[in-house]
Amino acid sequence: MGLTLFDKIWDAHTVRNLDGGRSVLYIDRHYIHEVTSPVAFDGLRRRGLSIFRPAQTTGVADHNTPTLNQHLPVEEPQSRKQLDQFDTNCREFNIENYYPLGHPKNGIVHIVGPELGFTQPGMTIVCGDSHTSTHGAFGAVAFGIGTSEVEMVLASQCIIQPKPKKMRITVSGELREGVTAKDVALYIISKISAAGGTGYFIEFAGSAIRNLSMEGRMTLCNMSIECGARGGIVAPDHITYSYLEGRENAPVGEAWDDALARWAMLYSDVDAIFDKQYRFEAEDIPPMITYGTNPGMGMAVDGVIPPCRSESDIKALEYMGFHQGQRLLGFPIDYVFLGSCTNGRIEDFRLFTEAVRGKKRAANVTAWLVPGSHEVEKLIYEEGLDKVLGEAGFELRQPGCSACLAMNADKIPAGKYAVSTSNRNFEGRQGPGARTLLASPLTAAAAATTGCITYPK
Ligand SMILES: CC(C)[C@H](C(=O)O)[C@@H](O)C(=O)O
Ligand code: SF4
Repeated sequence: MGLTLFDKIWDAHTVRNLDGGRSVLYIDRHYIHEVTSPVAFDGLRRRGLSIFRPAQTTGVADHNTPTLNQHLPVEEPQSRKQLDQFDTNCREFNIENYYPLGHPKNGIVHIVGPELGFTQPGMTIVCGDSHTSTHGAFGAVAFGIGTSEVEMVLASQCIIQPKPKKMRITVSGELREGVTAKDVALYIISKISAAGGTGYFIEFAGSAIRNLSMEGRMTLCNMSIECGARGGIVAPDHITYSYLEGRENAPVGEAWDDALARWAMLYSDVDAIFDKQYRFEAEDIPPMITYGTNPGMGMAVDGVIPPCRSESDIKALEYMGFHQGQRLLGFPIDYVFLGSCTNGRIEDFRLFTEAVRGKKRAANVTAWLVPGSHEVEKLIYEEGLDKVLGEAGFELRQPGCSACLAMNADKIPAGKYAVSTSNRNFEGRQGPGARTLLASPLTAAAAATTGCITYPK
């Protein structure tokens, strides 16, 4: 029987099979950030343990980092405390690959890891963060873990995990103009629901997926957990290899050739069995926007809010101040957020910038443009995107998670509407009472210049 790509990587990392379908898995790369690691470090201290393989751990401060005046002391006491504790922990436990606030390699961990070439095909990758799924874009088995598991990985470089079921989602054909990977993600979640992937690991396949850039694949895999899946994965190919080649931590010389030979084996066999399969046609996918309080409540930007089917739908629309049957085109908005580990990469800034070139920010819109990393920020300046953005009345902030979850000072005020390129639209996600409409960078750009929900061109 053939094997799926997921099986091949999982099996190659299985140290031992345990009762109840659980396995002890070896972990190649462990990312940590300041929110979910403090308790794990305390645990190590209490037990007198050190980090088993510190070179395989990469630490990045991201959730609490301010996006203005990063050179000044962090103002919010809670954020400052977490960042300071993370600093103490990473230094005390000798984590060499540690990128604190202000470091030129700092940014959102899921953006920094791939940028620096830490994320590679065939690896097992974990982080105490649900959006670890992002790294699956490289053909890695990558998933989020809990704090006690962070401690387990720090201490042993292994983790105990049940094997998820396997799903394949095939998207064939060519995406329409103005349709991005974010729209593909929101479309799929709207079709299979925000719980449709529960218990599964999803392989994304088909010509529309193969034609996505690495940035696009990362956006898609990032969002895979928003349908409840454990993670997403895309088979590596020449697009993956050319993204990786020459990156700081990518193999070089003979090691690169060896890696290419190994990575060439990373695909699902033709007779591989998936527990569930979905197929979609790329041309059916429109630019998408969400209207509710879970990422599955999405529709075409020019669509009409569908009838409520449950109490929670009614509650969601109430929170959003919308009603069923409402068309959102032309609906005035207050904020635009471009950023997050979903859409804070250079390609997202290029798309947004092109879309606002020669236009002006709408007077009613406050726009927060937050690069996902200093590397992205650097490219924005190198490519002169900052000038185009500046002429259109937009200012850039500094890298971090920012308004994606509003753990820092970037909070959308209660009742305000934000078109956001992030990944979650839960109640209060972007600030208490804030109302989030998830969309692509193109749709965000259209809203930023017109001041209302607008079909992206
Ligand atoms: C803080 C962290 C645990 C959380 C996650 O796991 O996803 C955050 O990154 C988020 O996006 O909500
Ligand atoms: S950018 Fe948002 S989704 Fe990504 S890690 Fe940060 S808070 Fe989580």
